[in-house]
Amino acid sequence: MIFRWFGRKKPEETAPKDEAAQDESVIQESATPAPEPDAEATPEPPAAPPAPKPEVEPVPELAPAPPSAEPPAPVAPSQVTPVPAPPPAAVAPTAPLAPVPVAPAPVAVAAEEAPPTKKGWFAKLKEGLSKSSSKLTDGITSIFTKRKLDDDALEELEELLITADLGPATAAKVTAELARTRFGKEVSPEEVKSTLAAEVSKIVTPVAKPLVLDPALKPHVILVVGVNGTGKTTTIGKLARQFKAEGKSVMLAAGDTFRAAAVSQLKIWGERTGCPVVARDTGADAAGLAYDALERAKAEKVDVLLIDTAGRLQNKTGLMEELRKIVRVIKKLDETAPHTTLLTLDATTGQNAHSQVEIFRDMVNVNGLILTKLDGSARGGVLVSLAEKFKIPVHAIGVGEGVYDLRPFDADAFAKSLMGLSAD
Ligand SMILES: Nc1nc2c(ncn2[C@@H]2O[C@H](COP(=O)(O)OP(=O)(O)OP(=O)(O)O)[C@@H](O)[C@H]2O)c(=O)[nH]1
Repeated sequence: MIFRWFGRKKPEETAPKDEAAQDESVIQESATPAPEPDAEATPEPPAAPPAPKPEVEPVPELAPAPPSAEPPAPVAPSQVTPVPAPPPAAVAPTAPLAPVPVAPAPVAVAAEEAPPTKKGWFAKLKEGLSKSSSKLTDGITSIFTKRKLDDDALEELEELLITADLGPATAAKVTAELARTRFGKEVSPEEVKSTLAAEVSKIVTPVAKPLVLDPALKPHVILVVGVNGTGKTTTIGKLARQFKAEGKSVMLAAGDTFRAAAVSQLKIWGERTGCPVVARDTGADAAGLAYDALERAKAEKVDVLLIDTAGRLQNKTGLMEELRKIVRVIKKLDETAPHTTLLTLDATTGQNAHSQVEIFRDMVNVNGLILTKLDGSARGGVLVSLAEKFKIPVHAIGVGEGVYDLRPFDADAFAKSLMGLSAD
């Protein structure tokens, strides 16, 4: 719905208050999670999950990177993890992948590639968002070429922003800000783009928070949830690489016990990243698997445990029960776990991502988002409306299928890329 400019509220009236009260880091937020509402109401699961023990795929540690004459690659200012990316040899990018001893299900695992430099990263982000940005910039150019910023122009701009998935509230807010400073003046498309980029950056900056591990936790438990196909397993693989590159010990748990392909895909990521994978046969109890994985991770003093889960929204009640049971059962071993509950959202689904946040937030205490498939999505603007509406930290964005294609969410770079602007 489009609001006439004169009928709109001022931006300060429509804008929600800043998230000043938000904690500094995700870890602080997740260290004292709100009690899970249904935990009491639901009968307790058995104290310990049943035998048999899950198989653990032991994977040899990564070979140390050979000495290289190359200087380390420059990295983005804020990382998903603060340690610079390793040289490519750390994950043996040039060597052929080790043979996979598990069911050869057709899984999408892209070839290794070199870690991007900061410049390469920005270019990749801009290119990835080009479908989203060209929709916006073409529209802006056609609205604002040799034209004053009048009420009609504002209305057209607002409509354009809504169709670019920024959502009605965000669209109203950013056009109102543009009107506040430029109303009645002739504005160039470039001015409009840079004003919008600044506004978008202001909206998304409060949620741009790197995922920081708490070193005191052994392990820091990360539960990864999301609808099937949104990129949970791939994101786990990418995160595992980053944590390993920091020298952390990582264990993976194949909690999507429903699909054999999901288990084998995680095993492949375990092979690639040198992380043991705790897995059971298809159809096994996911909560039991998660319990065993945490027990092992604790015994082995592993730094990070990443738990994959199923995402069958078509059976919402079953999924809700399964996810809540996983949370209840792992709390028996560590009442503060999971320390991070990450929701993966596929950016190509646009506004659908909003209902997914609502659904998963109701099921589990989601306290971090990862937007995947921002490369090639014409709907990247949805990140802005998600930030405005839910204020859940966006830890990282996925811009490809490769192991390096997960990057910290940089608000300014994203806002500029979305408006088709250059880095500076
Ligand atoms: N282009 C692109 N593809 C991605 C990205 N992240 C994941 N994918 C691809 O999306 C597809 C689904 O990813 P998965 O990791 O299998 O998603 P999932 O949520 O685990 O799905 P299930 O295994 O079905 O539960 C795969 O082909 C991935 O390679 C991304 O950032 N960009």
